[in-house]
Amino acid sequence: MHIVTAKEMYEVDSHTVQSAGIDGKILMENAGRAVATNIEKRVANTCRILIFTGSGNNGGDGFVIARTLHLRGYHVEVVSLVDEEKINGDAKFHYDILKKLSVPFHFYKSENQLRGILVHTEAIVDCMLGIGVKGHLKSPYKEVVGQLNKLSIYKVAVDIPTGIPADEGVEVKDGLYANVTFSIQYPKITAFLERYASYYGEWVPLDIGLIPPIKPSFVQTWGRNNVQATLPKRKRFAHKGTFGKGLVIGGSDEMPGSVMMTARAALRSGAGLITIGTTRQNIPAIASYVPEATYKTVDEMDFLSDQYTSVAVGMGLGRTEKAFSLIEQVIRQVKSLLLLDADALYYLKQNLSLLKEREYPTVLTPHAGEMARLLGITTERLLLKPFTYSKAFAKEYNVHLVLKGPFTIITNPQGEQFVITNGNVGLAKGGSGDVLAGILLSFMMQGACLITSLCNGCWIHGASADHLIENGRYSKYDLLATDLMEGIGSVFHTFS
Ligand SMILES: NC(=O)C1=CN([C@@H]2O[C@H](COP(=O)(O)OP(=O)(O)OC[C@H]3O[C@@H](n4cnc5c(N)ncnc54)[C@H](O)[C@@H]3O)[C@@H](O)[C@H]2O)[C@@H](O)CC1
Ligand SMILES: [K+]
Repeated sequence: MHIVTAKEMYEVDSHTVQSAGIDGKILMENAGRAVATNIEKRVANTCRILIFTGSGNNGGDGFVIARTLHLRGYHVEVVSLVDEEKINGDAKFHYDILKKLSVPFHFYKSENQLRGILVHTEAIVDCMLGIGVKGHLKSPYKEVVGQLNKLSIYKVAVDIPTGIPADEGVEVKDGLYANVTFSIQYPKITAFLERYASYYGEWVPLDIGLIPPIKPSFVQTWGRNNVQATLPKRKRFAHKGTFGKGLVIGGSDEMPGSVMMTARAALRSGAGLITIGTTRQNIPAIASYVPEATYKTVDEMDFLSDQYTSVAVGMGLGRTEKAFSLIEQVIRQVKSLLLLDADALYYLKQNLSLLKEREYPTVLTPHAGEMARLLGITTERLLLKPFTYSKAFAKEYNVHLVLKGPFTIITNPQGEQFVITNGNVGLAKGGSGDVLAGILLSFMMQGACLITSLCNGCWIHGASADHLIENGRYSKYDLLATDLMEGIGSVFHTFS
Protein backbone atom coordinates (compact mmCIF):
# COMPACT_ATOMS: atom_id res chain seq x y z
CA MET A 1 0.00 0.00 0.00
CA HIS A 2 1.24 3.47 -0.86
CA ILE A 3 1.95 6.15 1.75
CA VAL A 4 1.95 9.77 0.65
CA THR A 5 3.14 13.25 1.50
CA ALA A 6 0.71 16.19 1.22
CA LYS A 7 2.33 17.21 -2.07
CA GLU A 8 1.93 13.72 -3.53
CA MET A 9 -1.70 13.63 -2.39
CA TYR A 10 -2.49 16.95 -4.05
CA GLU A 11 -0.74 15.70 -7.21
CA VAL A 12 -2.91 12.59 -7.31
CA ASP A 13 -5.94 14.78 -6.72
CA SER A 14 -5.14 17.13 -9.57
CA HIS A 15 -4.22 14.23 -11.87
CA THR A 16 -7.63 12.68 -11.16
CA VAL A 17 -9.50 15.94 -11.68
CA GLN A 18 -7.54 17.43 -14.59
CA SER A 19 -6.30 14.43 -16.58
CA ALA A 20 -9.05 11.94 -15.87
CA GLY A 21 -11.80 14.54 -15.62
CA ILE A 22 -13.45 13.39 -12.40
CA ASP A 23 -15.00 16.40 -10.66
CA GLY A 24 -13.67 17.24 -7.18
CA LYS A 25 -17.26 17.27 -5.88
CA ILE A 26 -17.58 13.61 -6.85
CA LEU A 27 -14.35 12.77 -5.00
CA MET A 28 -15.69 14.58 -1.94
CA GLU A 29 -18.95 12.63 -2.24
CA ASN A 30 -16.98 9.36 -2.51
CA ALA A 31 -14.83 10.29 0.50
CA GLY A 32 -17.79 11.27 2.68
CA ARG A 33 -19.81 8.19 1.75
CA ALA A 34 -16.88 5.83 2.33
CA VAL A 35 -16.30 7.32 5.78
CA ALA A 36 -20.01 7.23 6.64
CA THR A 37 -20.25 3.55 5.66
CA ASN A 38 -17.30 2.77 7.90
CA ILE A 39 -18.73 4.79 10.78
CA GLU A 40 -21.90 2.69 10.50
CA LYS A 41 -19.78 -0.42 11.13
CA ARG A 42 -18.44 1.03 14.37
CA VAL A 43 -21.07 3.34 15.85
CA ALA A 44 -24.66 2.26 16.59
CA ASN A 45 -27.43 4.36 15.03
CA THR A 46 -28.83 5.07 18.47
CA CYS A 47 -25.76 7.23 19.20
CA ARG A 48 -25.73 11.00 18.90
CA ILE A 49 -22.83 12.00 16.65
CA LEU A 50 -21.33 15.48 16.37
CA ILE A 51 -19.45 16.30 13.18
CA PHE A 52 -16.89 19.11 13.48
CA THR A 53 -16.07 20.94 10.25
CA GLY A 54 -13.48 23.54 9.24
CA SER A 55 -12.87 25.92 6.37
CA GLY A 56 -11.35 23.57 3.77
CA ASN A 57 -12.20 20.40 1.89
CA ASN A 58 -11.79 18.27 5.01
CA GLY A 59 -14.84 20.18 6.26
CA GLY A 60 -16.53 19.43 2.92
CA ASP A 61 -16.07 15.70 3.59
CA GLY A 62 -17.86 16.36 6.89
CA PHE A 63 -20.95 17.81 5.16
CA VAL A 64 -21.23 14.66 3.00
CA ILE A 65 -20.80 12.43 6.08
CA ALA A 66 -23.50 14.40 7.93
CA ARG A 67 -25.96 14.09 5.03
CA THR A 68 -25.24 10.39 4.48
CA LEU A 69 -25.55 9.40 8.13
CA HIS A 70 -28.67 11.56 8.58
CA LEU A 71 -30.34 9.85 5.61
CA ARG A 72 -29.37 6.47 7.08
CA GLY A 73 -31.22 7.23 10.30
CA TYR A 74 -28.47 8.56 12.54
CA HIS A 75 -28.90 11.52 14.88
CA VAL A 76 -26.14 13.80 13.63
CA GLU A 77 -25.42 17.46 14.29
CA VAL A 78 -22.74 19.66 12.74
CA VAL A 79 -20.47 22.15 14.50
CA SER A 80 -18.73 24.49 12.05
CA LEU A 81 -15.63 26.23 13.35
CA VAL A 82 -15.91 28.90 10.68
CA ASP A 83 -18.65 31.30 9.61
CA GLU A 84 -20.78 30.55 6.57
CA GLU A 85 -18.97 33.02 4.28
CA LYS A 86 -15.66 31.17 4.79
CA ILE A 87 -17.07 27.94 3.34
CA ASN A 88 -16.35 27.80 -0.39
CA GLY A 89 -15.48 25.62 -3.40
CA ASP A 90 -16.56 21.98 -3.37
CA ALA A 91 -17.27 22.21 0.35
CA LYS A 92 -19.81 25.01 -0.30
CA PHE A 93 -21.56 22.80 -2.87
CA HIS A 94 -22.09 20.07 -0.26
CA TYR A 95 -22.89 22.62 2.47
CA ASP A 96 -25.73 24.00 0.34
CA ILE A 97 -27.21 20.50 -0.08
CA LEU A 98 -26.92 19.81 3.65
CA LYS A 99 -28.70 23.08 4.50
CA LYS A 100 -31.80 21.77 2.74
CA LEU A 101 -32.05 18.88 5.23
CA SER A 102 -33.12 19.08 8.84
CA VAL A 103 -29.65 18.44 10.27
CA PRO A 104 -29.05 20.67 13.33
CA PHE A 105 -26.18 23.07 12.49
CA HIS A 106 -24.18 25.11 15.01
CA PHE A 107 -21.55 27.78 14.39
CA TYR A 108 -18.90 27.60 17.08
CA LYS A 109 -18.87 30.61 19.40
CA SER A 110 -17.28 29.66 22.71
CA GLU A 111 -16.10 26.80 24.91
CA ASN A 112 -19.22 27.21 27.03
CA GLN A 113 -21.53 26.95 24.04
CA LEU A 114 -19.68 23.81 22.88
CA ARG A 115 -19.87 22.27 26.35
CA GLY A 116 -23.65 22.52 26.09
CA ILE A 117 -23.79 21.02 22.60
CA LEU A 118 -21.54 18.13 23.66
CA VAL A 119 -23.95 16.88 26.35
CA HIS A 120 -25.21 13.37 25.47
CA THR A 121 -22.81 13.12 22.52
CA GLU A 122 -21.42 9.61 22.15
CA ALA A 123 -19.11 10.03 19.16
CA ILE A 124 -17.48 12.88 17.27
CA VAL A 125 -16.19 13.04 13.72
CA ASP A 126 -13.21 15.30 13.12
CA CYS A 127 -13.45 17.09 9.76
CA MET A 128 -11.90 20.29 11.04
CA LEU A 129 -8.59 20.19 9.18
CA GLY A 130 -6.95 17.67 6.88
CA ILE A 131 -3.69 17.74 4.97
CA GLY A 132 -4.01 21.49 4.37
CA VAL A 133 -2.96 22.32 7.93
CA LYS A 134 0.03 24.67 8.23
CA GLY A 135 2.02 25.06 11.45
CA HIS A 136 0.50 25.21 14.93
CA LEU A 137 -3.27 25.23 15.33
CA LYS A 138 -4.84 28.67 15.47
CA SER A 139 -7.91 29.71 17.42
CA PRO A 140 -10.58 28.33 17.64
CA TYR A 141 -9.18 24.97 16.35
CA LYS A 142 -6.65 24.80 19.17
CA GLU A 143 -9.29 25.32 21.88
CA VAL A 144 -11.80 22.90 20.33
CA VAL A 145 -9.15 20.19 19.92
CA GLY A 146 -8.08 20.73 23.55
CA GLN A 147 -11.69 20.47 24.74
CA LEU A 148 -12.36 17.29 22.70
CA ASN A 149 -9.16 15.62 23.86
CA LYS A 150 -10.39 15.85 27.45
CA LEU A 151 -13.52 13.82 26.61
CA SER A 152 -13.47 10.05 26.62
CA ILE A 153 -15.95 9.66 23.75
CA TYR A 154 -15.30 7.79 20.50
CA LYS A 155 -13.37 10.00 18.09
CA VAL A 156 -13.19 9.43 14.35
CA ALA A 157 -10.71 11.52 12.36
CA VAL A 158 -11.15 11.99 8.63
CA ASP A 159 -7.96 11.77 6.55
CA ILE A 160 -5.70 12.97 9.36
CA PRO A 161 -6.32 14.01 12.98
CA THR A 162 -6.75 17.79 13.09
CA GLY A 163 -3.48 19.57 13.80
CA ILE A 164 -1.18 16.72 12.77
CA PRO A 165 0.85 17.51 9.65
CA ALA A 166 0.82 15.08 6.73
CA ASP A 167 4.58 15.37 6.19
CA GLU A 168 7.60 14.55 8.31
CA GLY A 169 9.95 17.27 9.54
CA VAL A 170 7.18 19.42 11.03
CA GLU A 171 6.98 19.86 14.81
CA VAL A 172 3.57 20.69 16.28
CA LYS A 173 2.23 20.52 19.83
CA ASP A 174 -1.53 20.20 19.44
CA GLY A 175 -3.49 17.54 17.63
CA LEU A 176 -6.66 15.54 18.10
CA TYR A 177 -6.23 12.10 19.65
CA ALA A 178 -8.48 9.90 17.51
CA ASN A 179 -9.59 6.33 18.12
CA VAL A 180 -9.61 5.69 14.40
CA THR A 181 -8.49 7.69 11.38
CA PHE A 182 -10.04 7.01 7.98
CA SER A 183 -7.31 8.02 5.56
CA ILE A 184 -8.57 9.27 2.22
CA GLN A 185 -7.13 6.78 -0.31
CA TYR A 186 -3.64 6.55 1.22
CA PRO A 187 -2.24 6.89 4.76
CA LYS A 188 0.00 9.94 5.19
CA ILE A 189 3.66 9.76 6.22
CA THR A 190 3.12 10.93 9.82
CA ALA A 191 1.05 7.82 10.58
CA PHE A 192 4.47 6.07 10.53
CA LEU A 193 6.38 8.44 12.81
CA GLU A 194 6.74 7.54 16.49
CA ARG A 195 6.00 11.16 17.36
CA TYR A 196 2.57 11.27 15.71
CA ALA A 197 1.33 7.69 15.30
CA SER A 198 -0.60 7.69 18.58
CA TYR A 199 -2.78 10.61 17.40
CA TYR A 200 -4.13 8.46 14.59
CA GLY A 201 -5.28 5.56 16.77
CA GLU A 202 -6.05 2.80 14.30
CA TRP A 203 -5.75 3.93 10.67
CA VAL A 204 -7.85 2.60 7.84
CA PRO A 205 -7.34 3.68 4.20
CA LEU A 206 -10.53 4.21 2.19
CA ASP A 207 -10.58 3.97 -1.59
CA ILE A 208 -12.37 6.99 -3.07
CA GLY A 209 -11.45 6.31 -6.70
CA LEU A 210 -8.41 8.57 -7.07
CA ILE A 211 -6.27 7.84 -10.13
CA PRO A 212 -2.52 7.96 -9.42
CA PRO A 213 0.08 8.89 -12.05
CA ILE A 214 1.28 5.87 -14.10
CA LYS A 215 4.22 4.91 -11.88
CA PRO A 216 3.96 6.54 -8.49
CA SER A 217 7.26 6.62 -6.59
CA PHE A 218 5.63 6.76 -3.17
CA VAL A 219 6.78 4.98 -0.02
CA GLN A 220 4.97 1.67 0.41
CA THR A 221 4.02 -0.56 3.30
CA TRP A 222 5.12 -4.19 3.16
CA GLY A 223 2.67 -6.68 4.59
CA ARG A 224 1.68 -10.30 4.66
CA ASN A 225 0.39 -10.32 1.05
CA ASN A 226 3.72 -8.99 -0.22
CA VAL A 227 5.59 -11.69 1.71
CA GLN A 228 3.24 -14.37 0.42
CA ALA A 229 3.89 -13.28 -3.17
CA THR A 230 7.68 -13.08 -2.91
CA LEU A 231 8.82 -15.64 -0.32
CA PRO A 232 11.54 -17.83 -1.92
CA LYS A 233 10.09 -21.23 -2.86
CA ARG A 234 11.76 -24.45 -1.60
CA LYS A 235 12.05 -26.64 -4.66
CA ARG A 236 11.83 -30.39 -4.21
CA PHE A 237 15.27 -31.24 -5.60
CA ALA A 238 17.13 -28.40 -3.94
CA HIS A 239 20.16 -29.16 -1.75
CA LYS A 240 21.82 -27.22 1.05
CA GLY A 241 24.02 -25.34 -1.42
CA THR A 242 20.91 -24.03 -3.19
CA PHE A 243 20.12 -21.97 -0.12
CA GLY A 244 23.47 -20.25 0.09
CA LYS A 245 26.61 -20.29 2.13
CA GLY A 246 26.62 -17.66 4.85
CA LEU A 247 29.20 -16.35 7.27
CA VAL A 248 28.46 -14.64 10.57
CA ILE A 249 31.42 -12.81 12.11
CA GLY A 250 31.00 -11.59 15.65
CA GLY A 251 30.94 -12.58 19.29
CA SER A 252 33.71 -12.01 21.76
CA ASP A 253 34.68 -13.49 25.09
CA GLU A 254 32.50 -10.86 26.80
CA MET A 255 29.55 -11.16 24.39
CA PRO A 256 29.41 -14.77 23.23
CA GLY A 257 25.66 -15.14 22.62
CA SER A 258 24.87 -12.61 19.91
CA VAL A 259 26.56 -14.46 17.07
CA MET A 260 24.86 -17.65 18.19
CA MET A 261 21.43 -15.98 17.91
CA THR A 262 22.25 -14.58 14.47
CA ALA A 263 23.39 -17.97 13.19
CA ARG A 264 20.40 -19.83 14.64
CA ALA A 265 17.95 -17.30 13.24
CA ALA A 266 19.61 -17.60 9.81
CA LEU A 267 19.29 -21.40 9.86
CA ARG A 268 15.70 -21.21 11.12
CA SER A 269 14.90 -18.87 8.21
CA GLY A 270 16.05 -21.25 5.53
CA ALA A 271 19.80 -20.65 5.16
CA GLY A 272 21.62 -23.65 3.66
CA LEU A 273 25.03 -23.49 5.30
CA ILE A 274 26.23 -21.17 8.05
CA THR A 275 29.77 -20.67 9.29
CA ILE A 276 30.40 -18.72 12.48
CA GLY A 277 33.63 -16.76 12.72
CA THR A 278 34.38 -15.92 16.33
CA THR A 279 37.08 -16.06 19.03
CA ARG A 280 38.74 -19.37 19.88
CA GLN A 281 37.37 -19.25 23.42
CA ASN A 282 33.84 -18.51 22.21
CA ILE A 283 33.52 -21.58 20.02
CA PRO A 284 33.10 -24.19 22.80
CA ALA A 285 30.78 -21.78 24.65
CA ILE A 286 28.26 -21.60 21.79
CA ALA A 287 28.84 -24.71 19.68
CA SER A 288 26.27 -26.84 21.53
CA TYR A 289 23.57 -24.19 20.88
CA VAL A 290 24.18 -24.19 17.12
CA PRO A 291 25.46 -27.66 16.23
CA GLU A 292 24.26 -27.14 12.64
CA ALA A 293 26.89 -24.43 12.00
CA THR A 294 30.57 -24.84 11.20
CA TYR A 295 33.14 -22.75 13.04
CA LYS A 296 36.28 -20.78 12.29
CA THR A 297 38.36 -18.57 14.54
CA VAL A 298 38.60 -15.01 13.37
CA ASP A 299 42.37 -15.38 12.93
CA GLU A 300 42.07 -18.17 10.39
CA MET A 301 39.58 -16.50 8.07
CA ASP A 302 40.69 -15.51 4.58
CA PHE A 303 38.11 -13.25 2.95
CA LEU A 304 39.99 -13.07 -0.33
CA SER A 305 39.80 -16.79 -1.05
CA ASP A 306 36.77 -17.96 0.98
CA GLN A 307 33.57 -17.68 -1.03
CA TYR A 308 30.34 -16.93 0.78
CA THR A 309 26.99 -15.94 -0.69
CA SER A 310 26.50 -13.39 2.07
CA VAL A 311 28.37 -12.22 5.16
CA ALA A 312 27.14 -10.52 8.35
CA VAL A 313 29.55 -8.80 10.69
CA GLY A 314 29.47 -6.85 13.93
CA MET A 315 27.15 -8.52 16.44
CA GLY A 316 28.87 -8.79 19.84
CA LEU A 317 32.26 -8.24 18.22
CA GLY A 318 33.36 -5.51 20.63
CA ARG A 319 35.09 -2.20 20.00
CA THR A 320 38.74 -3.13 20.33
CA GLU A 321 41.46 -2.22 17.81
CA LYS A 322 41.53 -5.86 16.76
CA ALA A 323 37.77 -5.88 16.14
CA PHE A 324 37.98 -2.65 14.14
CA SER A 325 40.78 -3.93 11.96
CA LEU A 326 38.77 -7.10 11.28
CA ILE A 327 35.73 -5.03 10.27
CA GLU A 328 37.84 -2.94 7.91
CA GLN A 329 39.27 -6.07 6.34
CA VAL A 330 35.77 -7.47 5.85
CA ILE A 331 34.44 -4.28 4.24
CA ARG A 332 37.42 -4.08 1.90
CA GLN A 333 37.76 -7.75 0.98
CA VAL A 334 34.36 -9.46 1.07
CA LYS A 335 33.19 -9.94 -2.51
CA SER A 336 29.55 -10.73 -1.85
CA LEU A 337 26.52 -9.26 -0.11
CA LEU A 338 27.57 -7.80 3.23
CA LEU A 339 25.45 -6.89 6.25
CA LEU A 340 26.93 -4.53 8.84
CA ASP A 341 25.35 -4.45 12.30
CA ALA A 342 26.09 -3.37 15.88
CA ASP A 343 29.84 -2.81 16.44
CA ALA A 344 30.46 -2.66 12.69
CA LEU A 345 28.13 0.35 12.58
CA TYR A 346 30.01 1.92 15.46
CA TYR A 347 33.25 1.47 13.53
CA LEU A 348 31.70 2.94 10.38
CA LYS A 349 31.09 6.37 11.90
CA GLN A 350 34.73 7.37 11.26
CA ASN A 351 35.05 5.32 8.08
CA LEU A 352 31.93 5.94 6.03
CA SER A 353 33.91 6.57 2.86
CA LEU A 354 34.83 2.85 2.79
CA LEU A 355 31.24 2.12 1.81
CA LYS A 356 31.60 4.04 -1.42
CA GLU A 357 34.52 1.82 -2.44
CA ARG A 358 32.57 -1.43 -2.21
CA GLU A 359 31.64 -3.06 -5.50
CA TYR A 360 29.13 -5.48 -3.96
CA PRO A 361 25.87 -4.58 -2.21
CA THR A 362 26.09 -3.51 1.43
CA VAL A 363 23.28 -3.59 3.97
CA LEU A 364 23.31 -1.48 7.15
CA THR A 365 20.91 -2.32 9.99
CA PRO A 366 21.04 0.54 12.53
CA HIS A 367 18.43 1.32 15.18
CA ALA A 368 17.59 5.01 15.58
CA GLY A 369 20.44 5.68 18.04
CA GLU A 370 23.03 4.08 15.76
CA MET A 371 21.66 5.88 12.71
CA ALA A 372 21.70 9.25 14.49
CA ARG A 373 25.31 8.63 15.46
CA LEU A 374 26.24 7.81 11.85
CA LEU A 375 24.62 11.06 10.74
CA GLY A 376 26.06 13.12 13.60
CA ILE A 377 22.62 14.33 14.73
CA THR A 378 20.39 13.68 17.75
CA THR A 379 17.97 10.76 17.76
CA GLU A 380 15.08 13.26 18.18
CA ARG A 381 16.12 15.05 15.02
CA LEU A 382 16.39 11.79 13.08
CA LEU A 383 12.95 10.65 14.24
CA LEU A 384 11.38 13.89 13.05
CA LYS A 385 12.12 12.88 9.44
CA PRO A 386 13.49 9.34 9.27
CA PHE A 387 12.29 8.75 5.69
CA THR A 388 14.16 11.78 4.38
CA TYR A 389 17.38 11.02 6.27
CA SER A 390 17.28 7.35 5.26
CA LYS A 391 16.83 8.16 1.59
CA ALA A 392 19.64 10.71 1.51
CA PHE A 393 22.03 8.37 3.34
CA ALA A 394 21.25 5.30 1.22
CA LYS A 395 21.79 7.29 -1.97
CA GLU A 396 24.97 8.99 -0.81
CA TYR A 397 26.71 5.84 0.46
CA ASN A 398 25.19 3.43 -2.07
CA VAL A 399 23.79 1.12 0.62
CA HIS A 400 20.60 -0.70 1.48
CA LEU A 401 19.49 0.73 4.80
CA VAL A 402 17.26 -0.99 7.36
CA LEU A 403 16.37 1.65 9.96
CA LYS A 404 14.99 -0.50 12.79
CA GLY A 405 12.20 0.64 15.07
CA PRO A 406 8.46 0.32 15.76
CA PHE A 407 8.17 1.36 12.09
CA THR A 408 11.13 -0.18 10.28
CA ILE A 409 12.08 1.78 7.16
CA ILE A 410 13.91 -0.04 4.38
CA THR A 411 15.59 2.02 1.67
CA ASN A 412 17.66 1.00 -1.35
CA PRO A 413 20.38 3.09 -3.04
CA GLN A 414 17.85 4.23 -5.66
CA GLY A 415 15.74 5.75 -2.89
CA GLU A 416 12.84 3.26 -3.02
CA GLN A 417 11.34 2.92 0.45
CA PHE A 418 9.18 0.42 2.30
CA VAL A 419 7.90 0.47 5.85
CA ILE A 420 7.11 -2.51 8.06
CA THR A 421 4.55 -1.93 10.77
CA ASN A 422 4.27 -5.30 12.51
CA GLY A 423 6.11 -6.44 15.65
CA ASN A 424 5.54 -5.28 19.21
CA VAL A 425 7.27 -3.86 22.25
CA GLY A 426 8.31 -7.36 23.35
CA LEU A 427 11.10 -6.91 20.78
CA ALA A 428 12.57 -4.00 22.77
CA LYS A 429 15.21 -6.25 24.33
CA GLY A 430 18.85 -7.14 23.84
CA GLY A 431 19.28 -9.80 21.18
CA SER A 432 16.30 -8.90 18.95
CA GLY A 433 18.63 -7.13 16.53
CA ASP A 434 20.93 -10.16 16.39
CA VAL A 435 17.98 -12.35 15.45
CA LEU A 436 16.89 -9.87 12.78
CA ALA A 437 20.42 -9.83 11.33
CA GLY A 438 20.26 -13.64 11.05
CA ILE A 439 16.88 -13.63 9.31
CA LEU A 440 18.09 -10.94 6.90
CA LEU A 441 21.32 -12.80 6.19
CA SER A 442 19.34 -15.91 5.38
CA PHE A 443 17.04 -14.10 2.94
CA MET A 444 20.04 -12.37 1.36
CA MET A 445 21.61 -15.82 0.81
CA GLN A 446 18.53 -17.20 -0.90
CA GLY A 447 18.69 -14.89 -3.88
CA ALA A 448 15.75 -12.73 -4.97
CA CYS A 449 15.85 -8.98 -5.24
CA LEU A 450 17.76 -7.54 -2.28
CA ILE A 451 15.19 -5.01 -1.10
CA THR A 452 12.48 -7.69 -1.29
CA SER A 453 14.66 -10.01 0.81
CA LEU A 454 15.15 -7.30 3.42
CA CYS A 455 11.45 -6.44 3.54
CA ASN A 456 10.51 -10.11 3.89
CA GLY A 457 13.11 -10.63 6.63
CA CYS A 458 11.91 -7.64 8.65
CA TRP A 459 8.29 -8.70 8.27
CA ILE A 460 9.02 -12.29 9.42
CA HIS A 461 10.90 -10.92 12.45
CA GLY A 462 7.97 -8.71 13.51
CA ALA A 463 5.41 -11.41 12.73
CA SER A 464 7.34 -13.91 14.89
CA ALA A 465 7.03 -11.64 17.91
CA ASP A 466 3.35 -10.96 17.19
CA HIS A 467 2.59 -14.64 16.74
CA LEU A 468 4.17 -15.63 20.06
CA ILE A 469 2.21 -12.98 21.92
CA GLU A 470 -1.13 -13.30 20.14
CA ASN A 471 -1.11 -17.05 20.80
CA GLY A 472 -0.43 -16.55 24.50
CA ARG A 473 2.93 -18.30 24.32
CA TYR A 474 4.70 -15.29 25.84
CA SER A 475 3.81 -11.72 26.83
CA LYS A 476 5.32 -8.37 25.85
CA TYR A 477 7.18 -8.50 29.19
CA ASP A 478 8.83 -11.89 29.15
CA LEU A 479 9.47 -12.47 25.42
CA LEU A 480 13.17 -13.23 24.86
CA ALA A 481 15.13 -12.86 21.65
CA THR A 482 15.83 -16.61 21.69
CA ASP A 483 12.06 -17.29 21.84
CA LEU A 484 11.79 -15.73 18.40
CA MET A 485 13.35 -18.88 16.90
CA GLU A 486 10.14 -20.71 17.80
CA GLY A 487 8.06 -17.81 16.38
CA ILE A 488 9.94 -17.89 13.07
CA GLY A 489 8.93 -21.52 12.58
CA SER A 490 5.28 -20.80 13.36
CA VAL A 491 5.18 -17.86 10.94
CA PHE A 492 6.68 -19.91 8.10
CA HIS A 493 4.09 -22.57 8.84
CA THR A 494 1.29 -20.06 8.10
CA PHE A 495 2.63 -19.77 4.54
CA SER A 496 2.81 -23.49 3.84
N1 LIG B 1 -8.13 14.18 -3.60
C1 LIG B 1 -8.07 14.77 -2.47
O1 LIG B 1 -6.99 15.15 -2.07
C2 LIG B 1 -9.32 14.89 -1.69
C3 LIG B 1 -9.26 15.54 -0.50
N2 LIG B 1 -10.28 15.62 0.31
C4 LIG B 1 -10.17 16.29 1.61
O2 LIG B 1 -9.56 17.54 1.48
C5 LIG B 1 -8.59 17.71 2.48
C6 LIG B 1 -7.63 18.75 2.06
O3 LIG B 1 -8.38 19.92 1.83
P1 LIG B 1 -7.76 21.38 1.88
O4 LIG B 1 -6.60 21.45 1.00
O5 LIG B 1 -8.88 22.30 1.64
O6 LIG B 1 -7.21 21.52 3.34
P2 LIG B 1 -7.88 21.39 4.78
O7 LIG B 1 -9.31 21.07 4.71
O8 LIG B 1 -7.01 20.49 5.54
O9 LIG B 1 -7.73 22.82 5.43
C7 LIG B 1 -7.40 24.00 4.77
C8 LIG B 1 -7.82 25.16 5.63
O10 LIG B 1 -7.18 25.11 6.88
C9 LIG B 1 -6.77 26.40 7.27
N3 LIG B 1 -5.58 26.23 8.11
C10 LIG B 1 -4.35 25.83 7.71
N4 LIG B 1 -3.53 25.75 8.77
C11 LIG B 1 -4.23 26.07 9.85
C12 LIG B 1 -3.90 26.17 11.24
N5 LIG B 1 -2.68 25.91 11.69
N6 LIG B 1 -4.86 26.53 12.11
C13 LIG B 1 -6.10 26.81 11.67
N7 LIG B 1 -6.48 26.75 10.36
C14 LIG B 1 -5.54 26.37 9.46
C15 LIG B 1 -6.51 27.14 5.98
O11 LIG B 1 -6.72 28.51 6.17
C16 LIG B 1 -7.52 26.53 5.03
O12 LIG B 1 -8.72 27.26 5.03
C17 LIG B 1 -8.06 16.34 2.71
O13 LIG B 1 -7.43 16.20 3.96
C18 LIG B 1 -9.31 15.50 2.56
O14 LIG B 1 -9.99 15.38 3.79
C19 LIG B 1 -11.56 15.01 -0.01
O15 LIG B 1 -12.52 15.99 -0.12
C20 LIG B 1 -11.59 14.15 -1.21
C21 LIG B 1 -10.58 14.38 -2.23
K1 LIG C 1 -9.45 15.78 10.24
